[in-house]
Amino acid sequence: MRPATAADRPAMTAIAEATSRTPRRTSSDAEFARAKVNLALHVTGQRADGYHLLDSLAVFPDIGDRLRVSPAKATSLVLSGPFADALEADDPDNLVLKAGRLFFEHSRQVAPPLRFALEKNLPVASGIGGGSADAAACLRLLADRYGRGRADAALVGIALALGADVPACLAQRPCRLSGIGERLDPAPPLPEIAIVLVNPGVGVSTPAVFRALETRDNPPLPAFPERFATPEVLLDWLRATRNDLQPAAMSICPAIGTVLDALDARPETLFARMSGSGATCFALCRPADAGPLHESLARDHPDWWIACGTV
Ligand SMILES: C[C@](O)(CO)[C@H](O)COP(=O)(O)OP(=O)(O)OC[C@H]1O[C@@H](n2ccc(N)nc2=O)[C@H](O)[C@@H]1O
Ligand SMILES: Nc1ncnc2c1ncn2[C@@H]1O[C@H](COP(=O)(O)OP(=O)(O)OP(=O)(O)O)[C@@H](O)[C@H]1O
Repeated sequence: MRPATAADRPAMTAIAEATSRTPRRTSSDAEFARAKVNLALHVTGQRADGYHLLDSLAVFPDIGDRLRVSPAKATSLVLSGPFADALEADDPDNLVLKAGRLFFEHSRQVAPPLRFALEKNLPVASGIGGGSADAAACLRLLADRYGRGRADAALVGIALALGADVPACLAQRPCRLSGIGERLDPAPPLPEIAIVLVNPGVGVSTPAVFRALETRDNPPLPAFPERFATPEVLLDWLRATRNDLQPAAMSICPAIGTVLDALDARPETLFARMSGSGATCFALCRPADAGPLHESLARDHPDWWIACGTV
């Protein structure tokens, strides 16, 4: 987590002015927390505080966790879903609880007791920003009920204080992500294309991958077209890009190489790469091929986590 800096303060003051003490009931008490997938990720430099400068095309497929919040007698986190066991419900560092604390702190409200119910469908420490997505979902829910709504620009400052990926996860829309993750520009429109996510069941530490980098001053992403008009335009563009974290992550977690080999060997795969700091990898394919690709991978690798959706 990056501590909030003076630069974040104007945004935070805005939310403080904005909040009301009476919770507003909305219909949006459950929120989908979409996985973040870095289709391309260049590391272009390093700041004096150690954080790396990135240039990334990030997308948010319809694969994710689900978070619900409801008033309660005492604040609690209740976990369910296939990856619930990877987290501790009483861990105050869970990003959902952290997001809740930070939201009320910055809106200068006494935090009401709330029950957060997290359905953990995404593997933990897997390069698809699951914790960041949960934190962002929490901020959206609290902004609806206790703040100025999810469009409040002040939320971005709170998000960044929770993690570099959290601002992008707030909007959950395809974007070009730069700076350390705080600068977001809309991505050109994408073609209809399916994505299959595969994780070999090994958690990878993001700081460890950054530490293992051999080069930190790579060129930025190539120029973006006005729109990725067809899958071929997107694939050609992706072939001119990299995930600069992939070699370092593979040196820490060789299973990533096994996943990429398996994806590249499938006839349905149009393009395969690792997301974020790994170990989750993705394959892009035609929508009709996603089911067969998912099934054949699951047959050969019953212990892998596999999910498919659209970009
Ligand atoms: C690599 C990405 O997955 C690309 O989307 C993200 O930038 C990671 O975002 P995140 O998990 O939210 O990252 P944070 O929780 O803020 O940082 C975890 C650790 O990763 C490293 N880190 C993260 C982001 C960044 N731009 N530079 C870094 O060097 C730092 O060592 C930091 O202590
Ligand atoms: N709600 C949460 N879900 C997942 N991880 C969480 C959560 N809260 C705290 N964490 C901790 O955050 C760390 C990173 O987990 P996460 O699943 O977000 O990693 P990631 O997918 O590699 O993220 P990124 O792609 O942003 O680097 C883990 O060590 C985990 O214990």
